[in-house]
Amino acid sequence: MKDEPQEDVFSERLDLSLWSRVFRHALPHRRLLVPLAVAAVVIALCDASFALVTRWAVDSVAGKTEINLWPFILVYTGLTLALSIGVWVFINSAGGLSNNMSHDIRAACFKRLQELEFAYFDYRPTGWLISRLTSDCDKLARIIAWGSLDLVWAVCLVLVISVVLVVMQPVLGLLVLSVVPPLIFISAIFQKKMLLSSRETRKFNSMITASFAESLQGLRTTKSLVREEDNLREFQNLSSQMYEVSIRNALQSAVYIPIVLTLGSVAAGIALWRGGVVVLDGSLSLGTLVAFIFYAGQFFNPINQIAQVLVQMQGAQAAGERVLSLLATVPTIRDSEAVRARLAEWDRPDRAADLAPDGDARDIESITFENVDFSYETGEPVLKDFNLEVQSGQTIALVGASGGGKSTIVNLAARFYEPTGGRILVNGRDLKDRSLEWYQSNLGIVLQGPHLFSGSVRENIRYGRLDASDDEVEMAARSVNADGFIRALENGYDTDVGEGGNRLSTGQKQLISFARALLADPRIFIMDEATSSIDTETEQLIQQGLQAIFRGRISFVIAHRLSTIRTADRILVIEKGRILESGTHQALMAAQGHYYALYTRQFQSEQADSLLERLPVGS
Ligand SMILES: Nc1ncnc2c1ncn2[C@@H]1O[C@H](COP(=O)(O)OP(=O)(O)OP(=O)(O)O)[C@@H](O)[C@H]1O
Repeated sequence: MKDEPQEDVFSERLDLSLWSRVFRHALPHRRLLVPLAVAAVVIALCDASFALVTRWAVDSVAGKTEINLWPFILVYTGLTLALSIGVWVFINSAGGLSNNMSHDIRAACFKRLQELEFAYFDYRPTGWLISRLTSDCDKLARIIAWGSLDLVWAVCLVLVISVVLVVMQPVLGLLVLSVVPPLIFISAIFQKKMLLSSRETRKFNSMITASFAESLQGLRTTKSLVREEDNLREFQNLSSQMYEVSIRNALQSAVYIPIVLTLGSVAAGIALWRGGVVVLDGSLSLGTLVAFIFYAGQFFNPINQIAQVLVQMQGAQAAGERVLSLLATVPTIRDSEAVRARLAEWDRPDRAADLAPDGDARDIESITFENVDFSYETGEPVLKDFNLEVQSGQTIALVGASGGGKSTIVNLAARFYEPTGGRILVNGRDLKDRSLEWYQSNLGIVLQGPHLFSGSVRENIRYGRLDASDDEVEMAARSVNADGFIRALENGYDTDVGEGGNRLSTGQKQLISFARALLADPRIFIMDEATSSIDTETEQLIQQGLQAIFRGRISFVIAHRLSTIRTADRILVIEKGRILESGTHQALMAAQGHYYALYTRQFQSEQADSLLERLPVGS
C-alpha cells in the first residue's frame, strides 16, 4: 500500500477565504443565524451595561443617607432578564445550527465519496476518510455555530467597553487599553505554536484511526501470520508520538492562559492606581472608578475568548481545508455535459420503454474494447492495445497468472476506471457517451469475498431490488439453488447473517450474492470467483446457480473453477495485459498452447482433489 496521503500544506495565518467558504455552508440556515447574531449583540450590550448601572448606583448613593434602591433593582432585573433570554436564544440557535451544519457537511461529503471513482480510494486509507466524515465535519460545525457566535459577542463587548472607557475618562481609558497590544502580540505567538502542535495531533489521530481500521479489517490475516506483536509495536509507536504532541499542545495552552489573565490583573491595577489619584482630586466620580475597575476585569475575558476562537479556527483550518477539498474534488468518471443535456431531455415519463434515460437503447447487446490502453500510474501500462468484443448471452472466462490484468479488464468493463487510450463501446457507442448511472445500474457484481450486510438473508437478497416481494426473493434464491440451505438455517430467510455475513460459509455467501444479483436482473454480470475450496456439493449448487445467472447476459468471470471455465463461451488467457489465447475449452485444449499448459499444470490437480473427495471413505 502507498504511504498515507500527505496532509496539504496550509498557511499559518488565518485563512479568511477558506473560512468564508466554510461559512457559506451556514447560509441555508438563515432562520437560525439571524436570532443567533441578534442574541450575541444583546448579550454583549447587557454585559457592558452592568458596569454603567453600577456606576449610576454608586454615584447616586454616595454620601446620601436616604436611598431608594428600587430603580437600580428594576434596571438590574431588566438587564438580567434580557441577558437570560439572550443566552437562551443563543444556546438554542447555536445548538440547532451546529447539528444542522454537521449533518449537511457530512451528507455532502458522503455523497461526494459515493460519486468518486475507485482511483480516488486507491491511495486513501479508510481510516483517513472516516476521520474526514466524523471529526472534521463536527469540528467545522462546532466552530461555525459556537465559535463564530462567541466571536460576534466578544468583538461587540470589546468595542462597547473600549468606547465607554475612552468617553468616560480618555487618559485613564487609554492607560487601561495600553495592555491590549502586548496581549495581541502574545496571543499571536501562542496561536501559531498551538496551531502547529494541534495540526500534528490531528495528523497522528488520522494515522491512528487508519491503523485501527486496517488492523480490524485484516484481523484474520494478522492472526494467521502471527503479526500481532509487530502491529502492536507500530501502533504503540504512533500512539506515543500522538501523546507527545498532545502534551506539547496542552502545555502551550497552560502557559498562554495565565499570561492573558495576568495582563487583565495589570489593567485592573492601573485603573485602581491612576483612577484612585483622580478620584481623590475630585475630577473623577467614585462610580466611574468602580466602573473602570469592573471593565478592566471584564475586558480581558472577551479578548481571551477572541484569541481562543481564533486558535480554534486556525487549528480547524486543516480540517476545513480537507473537507472543502473533498467537496471540491470533481469525480473524473462522470456524465459529460452532452450526456447530462440528453438525460434532461429524455428523462420523462412518456419516454419509449426501450430507451434508457439518456435516450439510447436500453438493452445492452455488446461491449467492445477497442485498442484500449490503461495504467493505474503513469508510465506503468497494465493494458496495451487491448481488443475484445462480447455479445449479449456470452460468458467470457478470464484466466491467467496473477497480476496479468484480469481484474483491470473487468474494472474497465464496469467503468470503475476509464481507459487511458482507446475506447470501450456499448452497442457500438463510446461508453463515455452513455449515462454512468444507467450503465452501472445494469451491472451485477459478485466479488471473491462476497460482501453481505448485517441483517437477515432475506434483506440481503432484497438489496438487489428493494421493491421485490418475498415471493420474488425466494424465487431468485431457488433459481440459484440457495433455497435449500437457506431453509435449513435456524430461522430460514429471517436468519441474521452477522456482520459482513461472517456467520455463513464462503460458498453460502456466494449463493446469496448470486440470488441478489439475479433479483437485480443486470444486463452485465461480473464475477471474481472465490479461490477458497468449497465442498463438492456446494460447488455443484454454485455451478447450477451460475448457469441461471449467465443466461441471456454478458458475463465476465475471473475464473478459478474448472467447471466455470469449461462452460464459458470463450476463455481468454491473459498475461501482461494482453490476450495470449482465446477460444473454447475444447479448441484451446486441441491447440495445446498456453491454456493447455495452464490447464494441465493447475487444473488437473484440482480435478484430482475433487475425484479424491468423491471416493468412498476407506477405498
Ligand atoms: N489500484 C491499483 N493501483 C495500482 N496498480 C494496480 C491497482 N490494481 C492493480 N494494479 C496493478 O495492475 C496490474 C494488473 O493487476 P490486476 O489486478 O488487474 O491483475 P489480475 O490478473 O486480476 O491479478 P489477480 O489474479 O492476482 O487478481 C498488477 O501489476 C497490479 O499490481
